Amino acid sequence: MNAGSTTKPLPRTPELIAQAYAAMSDQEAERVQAGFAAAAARPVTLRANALKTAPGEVAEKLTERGIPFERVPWYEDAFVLGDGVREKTVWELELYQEGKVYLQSLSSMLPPLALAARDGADVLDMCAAPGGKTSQIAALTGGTAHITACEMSAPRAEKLAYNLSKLGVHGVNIMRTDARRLDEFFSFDHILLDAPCTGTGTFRLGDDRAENRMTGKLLAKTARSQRALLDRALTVLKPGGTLLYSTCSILPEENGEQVAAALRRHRDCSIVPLAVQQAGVADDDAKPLPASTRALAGAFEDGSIPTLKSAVEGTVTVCPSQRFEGFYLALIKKQ
Ligand SMILES: C[S@@+](CC[C@H](N)C(=O)[O-])C[C@H]1O[C@@H](n2cnc3c(N)ncnc32)[C@H](O)[C@@H]1O
Repeated sequence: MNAGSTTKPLPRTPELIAQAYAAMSDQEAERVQAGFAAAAARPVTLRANALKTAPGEVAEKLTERGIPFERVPWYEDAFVLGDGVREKTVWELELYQEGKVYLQSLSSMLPPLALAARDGADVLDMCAAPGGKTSQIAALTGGTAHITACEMSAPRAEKLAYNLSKLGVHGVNIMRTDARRLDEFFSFDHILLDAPCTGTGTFRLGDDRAENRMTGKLLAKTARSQRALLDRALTVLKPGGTLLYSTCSILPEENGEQVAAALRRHRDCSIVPLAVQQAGVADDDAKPLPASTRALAGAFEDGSIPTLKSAVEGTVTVCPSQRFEGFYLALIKKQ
């Protein structure tokens, strides 16, 4: 650059983000790039905790405090706060301090909705801390699910316990353990595997530190872990049960490729479509999917939740955008 030039350096692109673009059509790469740019102005979002309040009360209290918000058509408990409202404003609310709301990104509200655990079911959350999705599963089942929540990291397991208690989620069996080594003696009706990943879906243009985090070395490590976690999950899933696999990544290596390989290793398992028109029907046995899963299918189809092409049909890759982090969801059923 010439001395005295005012040209700003271009934002750097982490190796894995460049790798993601290379795997897409030009049109999709442009949408993703625009999403990463818009992410800088992503609004703060929260979930009304149905175990302690109703969305009506949250709407009323936010209005009283002069905090603007919008709702979304696919989930009555989700609130999108107005431009310029920061997390700090939420921390100061009684609603927050009393555990009536939980700060949670819109994308991370999707896996429990797609899993749609039955009331009273045995549910395993394999990678649970800090507990946003564990508590959402509890709320969606009215506190009736028997939940086991695994977390490998000790400080994160403590945070999980704290959050569950604050949110009024009782009776969860918290296991501070490596879920890859869960005893095969266990069995569950539903499993959420919100896997450790590179986090490429959460990238924001201009975040130069992402370059040090999102590396090929990290991808190799997370992909190994995802494979082992998927194998263990599909082993401890009961026949007839469902597993929701999710990542906050847009890399095929962590998403469709993992799922396709797992289905080749576990021939008794298959995809339940989340994204196609017939998503109202669970598969061969033609059981209707729960309302929350159908609402999501509608939102994927009408574009209110933007998606990218997924290599495995019926699974969903959420396109990064101003509102949504890039995310991946696959619902798998065991025969
Ligand atoms: C993507 S975060 C989970 C976020 C969480 N589901 C939520 O909604 O709040 C992944 C978590 O998995 C934990 N983890 C990673 N590998 C694990 C393993 N093998 N067994 C159990 N937990 C693991 C990490 O420590 C991290 O807390």
